[in-house]
Amino acid sequence: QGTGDVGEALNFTITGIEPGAGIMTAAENAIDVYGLDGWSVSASSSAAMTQQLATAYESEEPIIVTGWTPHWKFAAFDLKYLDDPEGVFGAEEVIQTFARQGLEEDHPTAYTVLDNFHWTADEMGEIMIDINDGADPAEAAAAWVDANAERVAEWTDGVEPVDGDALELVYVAWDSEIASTHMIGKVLEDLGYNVTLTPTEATYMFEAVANGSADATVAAWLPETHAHFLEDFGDDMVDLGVNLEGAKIGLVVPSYMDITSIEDLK
Ligand SMILES: C[SH](C)CC(=O)O
Repeated sequence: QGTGDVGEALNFTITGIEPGAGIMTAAENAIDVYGLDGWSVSASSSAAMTQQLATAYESEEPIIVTGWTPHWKFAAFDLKYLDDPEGVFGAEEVIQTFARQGLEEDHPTAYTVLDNFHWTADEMGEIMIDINDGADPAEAAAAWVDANAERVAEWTDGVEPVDGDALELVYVAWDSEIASTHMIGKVLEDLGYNVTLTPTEATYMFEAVANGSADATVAAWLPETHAHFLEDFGDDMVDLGVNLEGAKIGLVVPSYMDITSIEDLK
């Protein structure tokens, strides 16, 4: 697809995910900053986006998606990020853990484990790929925890087990957060917690931790992607730091497409 006609071929549409995701705000902003008149971002879901990507890829059709790393799609397909010379999608992102106020006093074991939690994009990817290959998220998470006992012990050594205390983790059903939340939920379950994993929209995820109706989230993308949520809710949450480095968001296309930069869409 030549750069000139990619807009025609795509009906000037970027394939997006859930409307509340930070990447969607960034994609809308990119249309404005790069002057992509006539372009729009279609909202759907992460699952729908990856399905549309797979369908286009199988027939080498053009497609532009709101994409992020870590994600299994880079293992499954030969993809590339479009250059973003204006820096609309930011540089490297990290994923952070936030807890509700009072968690340390109420559940010191869970607080310590969540504070210690830190892993790599590759480790997250192992669970994501397992799930994408058909495994149930809870089973994929349990298999990873069982196979990485030494790694898990780095987060849990010295903490006191509990006896059925209730704990709720909130997340958005992005493939990366399905993997991380099920994994750390399993670690907490193995310590005796009765863990509830609640998928929700990004706004409500942060709101629930800030108002204390949920205990924690390991799904905050910063410094750019979720910055606007931190403006609204950051003062009412406890920042437990980074749990994964080397994340990234942007516009992603199959490598068979000629375009290399967001500027090529003009
Ligand atoms: C889809 S990224 C994991 C997060 C976001 O865009 O809000």
